[in-house]
Amino acid sequence: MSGRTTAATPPPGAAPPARHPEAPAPGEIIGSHYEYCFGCGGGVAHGLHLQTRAGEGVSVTAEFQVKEAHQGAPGLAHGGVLATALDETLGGLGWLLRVIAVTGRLETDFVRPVPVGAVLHLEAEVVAVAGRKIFCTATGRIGAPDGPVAVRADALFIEVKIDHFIENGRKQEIQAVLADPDQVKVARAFEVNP
Ligand SMILES: CCCCCCCCCCCC(=O)SCCNC(=O)CCNC(=O)[C@H](O)C(C)(C)COP(=O)(O)OP(=O)(O)OC[C@H]1O[C@@H](n2cnc3c(N)ncnc32)[C@H](O)[C@@H]1OP(=O)(O)O
Repeated sequence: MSGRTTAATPPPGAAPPARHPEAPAPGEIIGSHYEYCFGCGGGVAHGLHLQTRAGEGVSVTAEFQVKEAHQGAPGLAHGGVLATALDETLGGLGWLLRVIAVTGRLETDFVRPVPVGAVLHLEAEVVAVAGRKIFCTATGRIGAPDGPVAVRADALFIEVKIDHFIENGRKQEIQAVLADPDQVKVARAFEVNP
């Protein structure tokens, strides 16, 4: 059963997504956007350490190895952690469109429990774009890319400019990012002027 709202459904007239000509090639690993991101950063010991890969069209894949630190019930992944894995995978779609986008709405179905030790195979794709609104969907399967579906999401991401982070983030982290040549490279990839 799935209870969807209209908020994550593209309106009539929404355009099909267009893969940016300089998007990473299918199969290419998309690097972490921020070392201290809970979803993809290498600097967070108990983070999810998702490594996202560009797919065909406007899609990405990622794998999430569920560890003890990710439990909710004994031996099972926490639902909020699984929602984070979906959110992070969906966040990787910005690289295919070459825009910075943040989650506005995330509608999640938890279809079956995910055991500690399992690898969740995630896939996300953009369904449509309407102005700054990016409508997308994601699925997580247990054990293999064609394994049983454990989680699903429909989401609305909203395109933002780098100012979103400068205005809302903490000054010390923003300054550290702007002082890091690798992070500046990431920002340039989105054609923003850091
Ligand atoms: C250097 C590389 C870093 C790269 C960094 C990448 C990070 C990725 C990390 C993974 C993803 C995340 O977890 S991101 C973190 C979690 N998300 C957030 O923190 C976002 C918090 N929310 C916000 O800051 C704001 O609400 C925004 C930016 C989403 C929207 O504010 P805004 O810019 O003022 O835009 P606004 O006019 O309100 O909305 C624009 C349109 O979207 C619609 N809209 C907005 N929010 C919603 C919503 N929740 N549900 C339905 N619709 C919505 C509005 O109705 C409107 O439609 P219409 O009238 O035009 O039709």
